[in-house]
This record gives sequence, structure tokens and C-alpha cells, in this order.
Amino acid sequence: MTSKTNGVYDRTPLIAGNWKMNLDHQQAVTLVQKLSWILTDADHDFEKVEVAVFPPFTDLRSVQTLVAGDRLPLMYGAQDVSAEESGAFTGEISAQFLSKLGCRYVLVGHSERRTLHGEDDAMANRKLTAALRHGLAPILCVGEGLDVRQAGRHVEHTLAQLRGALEGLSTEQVTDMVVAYEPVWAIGTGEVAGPDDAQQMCAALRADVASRYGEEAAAGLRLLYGGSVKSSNAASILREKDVDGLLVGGASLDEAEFANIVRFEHHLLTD
Ligand SMILES: O=C[C@H](O)COP(=O)(O)O
Repeated sequence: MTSKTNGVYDRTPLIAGNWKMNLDHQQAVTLVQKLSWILTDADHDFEKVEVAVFPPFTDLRSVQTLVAGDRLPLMYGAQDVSAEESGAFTGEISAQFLSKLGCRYVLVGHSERRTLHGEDDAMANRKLTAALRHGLAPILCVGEGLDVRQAGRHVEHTLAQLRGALEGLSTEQVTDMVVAYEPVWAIGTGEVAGPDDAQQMCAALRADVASRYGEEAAAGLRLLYGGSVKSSNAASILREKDVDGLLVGGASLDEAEFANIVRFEHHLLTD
């Protein structure tokens, strides 16, 4: 997001709520209903600031039914996708299934997939390709651990993740992409990277895309920050020039708190 002063953004801000392994399908319906009531009551303009939720797989059909039935203006997506097309892959969920459920987005390469399931950049690349084949918009997650940050290698590390995951993709495919910078040391810890840290990395990611895929691709690329985001720090991070949105974990499980994050502009105007 850019141009914070006149209310006009170069890119539509995206506020994404990753529920992780929380909320069953009934709780999902309740949360989405309440979130939509709060935002509608507050006259939230969903075209100006996009809102997306990422429930567990088992909730997606219920969320789809609610969103379609009530014509809710929010988007939803999945937290992961198989790199495979179909077949004997027990427990996997294909991009085609997600597409059929009306998912707009899918997270790829989240740090919890990387650390808990050993996913690497090559796997992120295969998942991105699978998602794109089925018309899903991937949100590629990148970011460094504490050791890398302390060694001062966070920019090179994160750019290497980006390059590995985007390997072989066309300029057109990269142009539609969303990339989330999530420093692992700031996830679920209460530690937040400062707005300067978020801006430094998002600027480096955008510059890298510009050098490889051209200025147009870089200008369209949406860059999110994730890691202990709350309504109290959202506005200051989003004020940064190259930060186009947020990937929110824990705080997205509380509809009032998440709605306050979505309405960050309100805080920009008042603080
Ligand atoms: O996907 C979301 C991120 O992992 C951030 O999670 P958090 O807001 O709970 O730190």
C-alpha cells in the first residue's frame, strides 16, 4: 500500500486472517457471520480494503455456503494445498478441490509448514504452480528465523526463499501474486517486527521482483506483513510505503479485534 495521506492506494490492501488449527465448522460460521455484521455496521468498504479468512479445510464448505448464501463480500482461502494433481496421496487436498469450493487464495510455504513439515522452497514452488494451474491466488510466505536475523542475514535469506519459490514462473504469474513477510521470531510470540523492519524487507522483496520480472510486476505485487499483529500495531505497520496488507494469526480468532485491524484506516485518521 502506498499514498497513505490522501486515502488512495496503489494496490488494494489485503487483511488476511489465518486461523491455523482453530475453530470447527460451526464456530467458523459464527465467526464469519459476526465479522461480517461488525464490518457491515461500520460501513466497511470491502473493495477499498479486502478481507480474507483462512479456516481449516474442514470449515471451507460451511464458509462457502454462508458467503454465497448471504452474498458476503469477504474472501476465503485455504492454509495449504497439495503440490499433486490427484491420486494416492492420503490426507492431501488438491488445488482443484479448493477451487471448486470457491477459494480465492491459498497460503503456500507458511513457516509452520516449513518447520513442522519440512517444506522447502522447491515444495513451495510446486505448490504455487499447482495453485496457479487452478486459478487460485497464492500467498507465498517467506521470512527468517531468529538466528538468521541476529546474524544480519535476514534480507539475503528471505530473498533466497522468494527466488526459490518463484523459480520458473512467468512474469504474468508473479504479477498476480501476494507475498507475506513473516519473521519467524515474531509469530505467536508477541514480538513484532517494527514498521521499519517490515518496510525494509518489503522494499527489498519488491526491488528483487522488479529486477527479475520488471517494474510492472513489482508494482502489482502485494506484500503483507505477519507476526503478532494486533489492532494496536496494525496501523503503524500499514503506514509503510511497501506494506500492502497483513497476515494475522491469533488476533484473527476474535471477530472484534480482527474487525479493528481491518478498519486500520480509522486508526490512521485518529492517531
Ligand atoms: O499466519 C499468520 C502468522 O503466522 C502470524 O501469526 P500471529 O499473528 O499469531 O503471530
